Amino acid sequence: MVCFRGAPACVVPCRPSISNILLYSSRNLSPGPANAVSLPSPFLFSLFSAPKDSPVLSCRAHTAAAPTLREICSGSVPEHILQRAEEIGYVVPTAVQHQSLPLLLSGRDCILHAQTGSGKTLAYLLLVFSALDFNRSAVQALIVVPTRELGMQVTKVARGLATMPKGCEGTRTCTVMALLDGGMLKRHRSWLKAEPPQIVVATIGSLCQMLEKHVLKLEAMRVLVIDEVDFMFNSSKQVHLLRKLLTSYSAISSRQTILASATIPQHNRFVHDCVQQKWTKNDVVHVHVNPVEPMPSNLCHKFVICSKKERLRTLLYLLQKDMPKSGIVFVGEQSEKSKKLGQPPSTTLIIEFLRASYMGCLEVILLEEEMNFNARATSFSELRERGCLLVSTDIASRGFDLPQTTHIYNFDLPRSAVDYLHRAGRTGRIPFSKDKCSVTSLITKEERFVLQRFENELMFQSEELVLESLTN
Ligand SMILES: Nc1ncnc2c1ncn2[C@@H]1O[C@H](COP(=O)(O)OP(=O)(O)OP(=O)(O)O)[C@@H](O)[C@H]1O
Repeated sequence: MVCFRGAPACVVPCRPSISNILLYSSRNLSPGPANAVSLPSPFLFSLFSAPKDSPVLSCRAHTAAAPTLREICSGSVPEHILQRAEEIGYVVPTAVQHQSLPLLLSGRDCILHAQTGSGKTLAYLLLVFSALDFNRSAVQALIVVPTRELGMQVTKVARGLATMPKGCEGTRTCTVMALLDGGMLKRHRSWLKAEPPQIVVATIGSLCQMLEKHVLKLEAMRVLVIDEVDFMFNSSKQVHLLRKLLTSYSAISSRQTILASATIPQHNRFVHDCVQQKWTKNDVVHVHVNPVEPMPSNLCHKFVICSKKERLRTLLYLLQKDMPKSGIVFVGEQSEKSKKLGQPPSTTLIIEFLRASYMGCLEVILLEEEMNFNARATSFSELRERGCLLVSTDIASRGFDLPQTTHIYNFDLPRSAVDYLHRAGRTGRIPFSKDKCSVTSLITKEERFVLQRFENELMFQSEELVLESLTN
């Protein structure tokens, strides 16, 4: 471990990694790890080094001296939560948990910035449980998420952890409310009035409705988490409400603020803004895991060049060849022009085509924004229960945790490198697993340079697949 003068005691002992793990305060506004090394020591908390090609997750898992989650959290997280986490299978911390939990549990505001599937949810949930007064019926932790589906997922994980483990029955636990768009807000209103839950997981729209009506009160809130924070700040609809939540509905001094995402473009600027705008305290810590390898290393990227007309047939061919255990086909959103012309969206065309011609054993399921919330909820739960072939817009690209997903297909290229990363990150989500999962993009010759741009930006390489049987 390389430890600098002025580093706080919360630095985690582990294998040094110059390139893999970087923790620095809001005052470190330099662009990357190389610059961070040359900063004056009080600005730098810790710097660790491991070979670039050794994935952090696996290197932590096999480090003999690596502490367990129990060792990191005991004394802060209640015993029954730790026991329950172990029952579920959370024993060895992932890199982001290893690095962030000591800081989180010491009360620091944190920006959690780590690869997709790296376990950020468990990191912030363990903090949430450590901060609760289980005997008090008041909202003490608020987790804000961008979509209903992600909210359902986080609620499920939180409820799973809050369930009493064997032998602890009778101990007081907490309640978790999902306050999500499309939910039954009337019922939630009565619940909030009668017996407020300790944890609320909310989408920003529903949350603000409740706050404006003074049904939900945040006086007792100790922890505020904003998940997929870059996505939330990118949406003009949400940003105003988000700013209000961060600055008017509660004060930074009375809460611990956690902002999480796998992608925080211009993160130095963002950390600076967090302090300037008073979204976080001045000593907010940016926990940046694996800054030189933003994409999980167990993903294998491929592309097939085909004309737009051949795309459906090519997709079918790939599915028959790959035989995914479970997969997602990502499709671009329908353009306004195509809507005006009354054309069906690509999702509908793909679903109809696959239902008619795909002979694999997976059921083909649709998920898109235009579906009503009940239909979306059905698709989402079917998806979680068993493997399937999901045809979706980018609604499924953020935060969705479907560990059984082995294959991703970009039927249409995403709009940006960030979107590519989040789509790709829906696979390869089993921590410590070395199994290869694949991301295949179906592109025209002209689109090759767009994919190349994503490769440069995200530092990965794709292999070209030449499908002989299609060209014959
Ligand atoms: N310590 C652990 N041991 C075993 N599995 C874990 C551990 N921590 C998390 N996981 C599992 O890893 C998977 C990914 O975790 P999670 O959904 O929190 O990732 P994430 O970092 O939030 O990803 P994204 O940025 O894509 O939302 C989940 O299935 C979770 O159950």
